[in-house]
Amino acid sequence: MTSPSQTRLTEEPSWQRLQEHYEQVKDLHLRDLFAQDATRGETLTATAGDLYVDYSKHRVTSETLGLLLDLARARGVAEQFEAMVSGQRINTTEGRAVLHTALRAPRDAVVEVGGTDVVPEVHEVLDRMSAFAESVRSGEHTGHTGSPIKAVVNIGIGGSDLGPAMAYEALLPFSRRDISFSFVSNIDGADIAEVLRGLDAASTLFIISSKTFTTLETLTNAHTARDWLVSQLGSDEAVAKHFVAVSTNAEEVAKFGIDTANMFGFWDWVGGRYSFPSAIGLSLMLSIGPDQFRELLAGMHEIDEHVRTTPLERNVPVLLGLIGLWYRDFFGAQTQAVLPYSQYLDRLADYLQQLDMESNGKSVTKSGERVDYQTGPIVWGTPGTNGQHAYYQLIHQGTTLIPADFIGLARPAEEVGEHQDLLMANYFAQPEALAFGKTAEQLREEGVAEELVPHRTFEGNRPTTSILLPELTPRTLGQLIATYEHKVFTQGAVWGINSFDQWGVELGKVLAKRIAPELTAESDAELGHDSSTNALIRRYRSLRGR
Ligand SMILES: O=P(O)(O)OC[C@H]1O[C@H](O)[C@H](O)[C@@H](O)[C@@H]1O
Repeated sequence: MTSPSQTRLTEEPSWQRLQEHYEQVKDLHLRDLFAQDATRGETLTATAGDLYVDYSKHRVTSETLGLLLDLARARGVAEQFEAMVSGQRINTTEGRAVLHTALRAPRDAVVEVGGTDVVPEVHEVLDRMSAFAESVRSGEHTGHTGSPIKAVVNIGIGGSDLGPAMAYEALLPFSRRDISFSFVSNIDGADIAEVLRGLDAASTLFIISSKTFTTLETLTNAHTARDWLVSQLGSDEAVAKHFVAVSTNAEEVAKFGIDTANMFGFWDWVGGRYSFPSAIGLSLMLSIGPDQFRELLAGMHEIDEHVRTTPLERNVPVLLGLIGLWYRDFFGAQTQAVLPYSQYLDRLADYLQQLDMESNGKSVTKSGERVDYQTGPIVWGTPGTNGQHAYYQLIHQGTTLIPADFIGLARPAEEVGEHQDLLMANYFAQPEALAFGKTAEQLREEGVAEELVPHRTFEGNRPTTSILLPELTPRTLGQLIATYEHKVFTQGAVWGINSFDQWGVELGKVLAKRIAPELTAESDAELGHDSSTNALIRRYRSLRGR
């Protein structure tokens, strides 16, 4: 097994050289970098699949990039990637392989875990999903009373919700419009109540998606959905035709009352936040159809191959990871904005928040030592141009450095009048304004009153990546998502953390389980929390009349 460098990250010679280099270049302005090299906007670009990635508007020189690549080599990023895709148990705290790349491997590929090739199982499930999706879409699969399915409700949370919900929105132009799709995740009863309100039980299919099938939110929503269906259709037997499960846990699925013949499985080597190319994508497949779903997988696979076979200096996810790390660890940037200029990518930032923050929100290394550097950033964003009229002010003139990804498309699914060119004019304008700004001299030349000059000056030097896609299709969406997956991988590999566990979500769950009965108990004498939590619970109980 190839093991990453054992040297402490901050003691790596390449890290220390980056530290010295940072002191030399931290004040360099993008205006000067562009003035010194007229070809910068063409040379500092790379492609991966159909993605064109311009990283020239970053505060990097060729020396910066060289040092970052040295760091990636010293930390064995390529070797660590190879260890992941070849099935080694790189999720060490859970003793698991990490093989979301196998979910999109072609039929003839071989990927072994513990001596067993997993690719045939992957395709067996995909084939079963395809057959089921076809039968629902064609009207062959009917509900208990013989009605074709007209509404699909995915019940899941986290990785069992965000991927399909994001991709369903992104690929609406590819979706069946005569079937409605809803995604219920929150345990707040409002979520399921509002979805059920408009539905006809006889033509509704529920997909209960949960890797573990023990998640409180999902099981609570699933029970509510089942009670509703049974009361609407007047028979327990209706459940069989209206509920399917997606899970790794057949035992719990059977306990819930779903026949395991109606279950689509996946495996412990698929992390929740990496699971939407697995059976977790069933709702998406029902919406766009099996062929388009396979296109999405093919797009992801193209990027998996790109990462494996492209030298690091042209390797897009590796470059994006290293540049992100440059800001996080050397400039101290705390956040990373993701700004898609496509309304269809409305849920992208939500999806990337789990992908990035649950993966790299860690403060100990794989061997358990506290890190002495920064790890994962806060990821946020909304589609342009809306944000321009809200928070971009702070990105342009605030005191915080916010590296931002601008994602744009050439050919929109909806050509409406001049909308697309006006949208894209903004997509090009914002990174230009952020990089080059506007100087006091320019303002004075324009005759701006002296007292307004400081207010109207744009410092510039705000870094951005521009990602340009020909169009948004299942294939290009797959490419985009896999690019971000491997960007996150690259950063985790350099930081030496385990990007594939999520122990940090456990404590709150345990406490909620303890508190739930305290909210409804007859007497509150036994509250044993801190004084703040105790007082809040007592107040809540009294507001609820208990
Ligand atoms: O799919 P499930 O087992 O229901 O888990 C759903 C989600 O909940 C957990 O708390 C984890 O933080 C997520 O990584 C996971 O995606």
